[in-house]
Amino acid sequence: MNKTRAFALIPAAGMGKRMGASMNKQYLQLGGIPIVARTLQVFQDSPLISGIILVIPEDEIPYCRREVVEKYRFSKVLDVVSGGSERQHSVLNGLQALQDHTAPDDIILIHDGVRPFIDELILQQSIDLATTGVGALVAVQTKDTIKVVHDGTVVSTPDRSTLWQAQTPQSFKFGQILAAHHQALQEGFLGTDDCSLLERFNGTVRIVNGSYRNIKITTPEDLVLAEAFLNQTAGGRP
Ligand SMILES: Nc1ccn([C@@H]2O[C@H](COP(=O)(O)OP(=O)(O)OP(=O)(O)O)[C@@H](O)[C@H]2O)c(=O)n1
Ligand SMILES: C[C@](O)(CO)[C@H](O)COP(=O)(O)O
Repeated sequence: MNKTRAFALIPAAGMGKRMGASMNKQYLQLGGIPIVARTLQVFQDSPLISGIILVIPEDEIPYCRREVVEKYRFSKVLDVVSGGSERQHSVLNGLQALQDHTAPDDIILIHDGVRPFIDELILQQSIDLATTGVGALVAVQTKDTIKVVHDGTVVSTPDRSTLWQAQTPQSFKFGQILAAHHQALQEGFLGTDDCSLLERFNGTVRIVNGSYRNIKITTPEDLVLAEAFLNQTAGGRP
């Protein structure tokens, strides 16, 4: 019997503008190791993952191959492909690169290159849920009260118990998420995450409980937090 395989698609083709660093944020060192290398290490080490596609800005591909993929011996990286102007375009490029390696029922975990604190249990739960044919969204319940604001004036306060913060990985059957991306492209729809594409086209998305440690390193204070998380774990290896 054919066993369903799982692949990781890592979008890391952003500009890191909100970090304001002199180099793209994914190469900033976290405990002496580039952030994106820490993220990749989790998927490289996971027995659940058969292969990885990494998406990088076109002009960074040679640097990334040398300083990340080869230096840290990420043997599961099947290809490093160029990204697009928006995250969604980068993910679609990655999905197209995966077409040569996957079958429609294989599971694809789409995970931000700058979320290095993902763990094996969440990968396992995401794969298990996505295997049932729904989109699997890793998310945490919002801790703060959220306000809807128009032009500086609060218009409403949604019931917090219904609000969740979307994280990654977001996992799907390959055929399902590729079709949603194609349809979004056709309709000119741009979402800030992958599940929103499936939701828009009437697919079911269910929650995998995430972790408040699974932060997206976006602004300088996230780096301070990330170093603190790292110091809690023995050894400091990714
Ligand atoms: N065109 C883009 C934009 C983002 N990403 C990736 O999507 C993930 C989440 O994006 P975010 O943290 O917002 O990164 P940036 O877009 O780089 O940040 P900024 O908006 O500050 O420039 C990151 O791993 C980023 O590299 C991508 O692959 N392609
Ligand atoms: C996919 C994501 O990380 C879920 O929180 C997020 O939506 C990415 O958004 P950004 O605009 O690239 O920060």
